[in-house]
Amino acid sequence: MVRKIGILTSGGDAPGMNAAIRAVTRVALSNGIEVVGVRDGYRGLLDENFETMTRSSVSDILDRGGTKLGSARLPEFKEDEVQERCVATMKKSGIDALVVIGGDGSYRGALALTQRGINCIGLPGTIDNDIPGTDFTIGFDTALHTCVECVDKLRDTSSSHHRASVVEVMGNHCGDLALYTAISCGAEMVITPETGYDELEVLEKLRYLGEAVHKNHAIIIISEKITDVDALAKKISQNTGFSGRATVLGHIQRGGSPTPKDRMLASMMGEKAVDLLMEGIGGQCVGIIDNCITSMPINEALERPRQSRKRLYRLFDRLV
Ligand SMILES: Nc1ncnc2c1ncn2[C@@H]1O[C@H](COP(=O)(O)OP(=O)(O)OP(=O)(O)O)[C@@H](O)[C@H]1O
Ligand SMILES: O=P(O)(O)OC[C@H]1O[C@](O)(CO)[C@@H](O)[C@@H]1O
Ligand SMILES: [Mg+2]
Repeated sequence: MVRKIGILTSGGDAPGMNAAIRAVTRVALSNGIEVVGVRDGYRGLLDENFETMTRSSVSDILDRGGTKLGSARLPEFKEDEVQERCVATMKKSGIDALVVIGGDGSYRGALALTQRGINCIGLPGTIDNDIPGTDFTIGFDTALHTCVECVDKLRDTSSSHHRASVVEVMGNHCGDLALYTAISCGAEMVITPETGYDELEVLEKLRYLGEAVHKNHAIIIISEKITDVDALAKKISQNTGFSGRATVLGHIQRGGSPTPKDRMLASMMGEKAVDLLMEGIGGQCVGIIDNCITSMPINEALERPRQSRKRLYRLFDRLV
């Protein structure tokens, strides 16, 4: 029987992590289970940086971005010896199960701890939407809203100045944030790891848009880690009729009050995590698939191919 649950947030923060912390805490407490907040991801396990969570310690955080518990990356957590030390600190404090809110890397850590005898449940917290085993991650919807708001503003000024705006969005190696932003904002081009990138093709398309379609401006949404967007903007100015400007949205995408959709998702997933631990289940991750809250083994989720976005790319092409 689970008596004390630890909870931590790990990897890049995401809006809605606080809502998940609140849900796990309150659902567990209402079932007579103690909750311990672990500060700064796996580092807090190593340093025994724990705080007892009460109902009031999660008051007033539902609408806050970031994570109350702090997040970190701890590369040495991959080492056996470090994991063993973490298990020891948890045992010493009576923590017999753990909820890990984070991305795929954090999931691997949760799986490793489960294999060492501490039941862990992973919740998908990242703006990247790059975690298999769920249609949507906590934070993606809020980041999308931020991107859309920014690109709508860029369109105003781009159209006044006959400019082509190259907008770099996050996503790690996943194109979802770029694709959803591009469709939502009516962008002229989208470049992601899935579409591939050919600079000459981009310049050619812009010349066509300017000369044949008589477009006054163009918005190009591009995923991070594909090319130097400042250099691309310069090439656009030199080789097309548009003046190119680059905007990197950067970490602004990770902040802000979570949307109601993310708050709901986080609350439902937090509840599911506690339910699973109460059933004595560990090594699983929670997801939302076809609008239902589900769970599956972490190793199965990590091996699953990501859902194809072919239909959405086709939609984008049809809408341009
Ligand atoms: N293979 C692994 N085994 C054990 N722990 C891991 C492993 N990979 C990552 N971790 C732990 O999880 C932490 C977070 O991983 P990572 O930096 O990949 O972010 P993430 O959880 O994928 O989130 P995001 O990509 O959204 O920022 C790492 O710093 C490390 O402590
Ligand atoms: O906060 P950092 O370490 O700069 O990490 C940035 C990365 O984290 C994410 O925001 C979330 O995984 C990615 O989109 C981005 O590549
Ligand atoms: Mg990751």
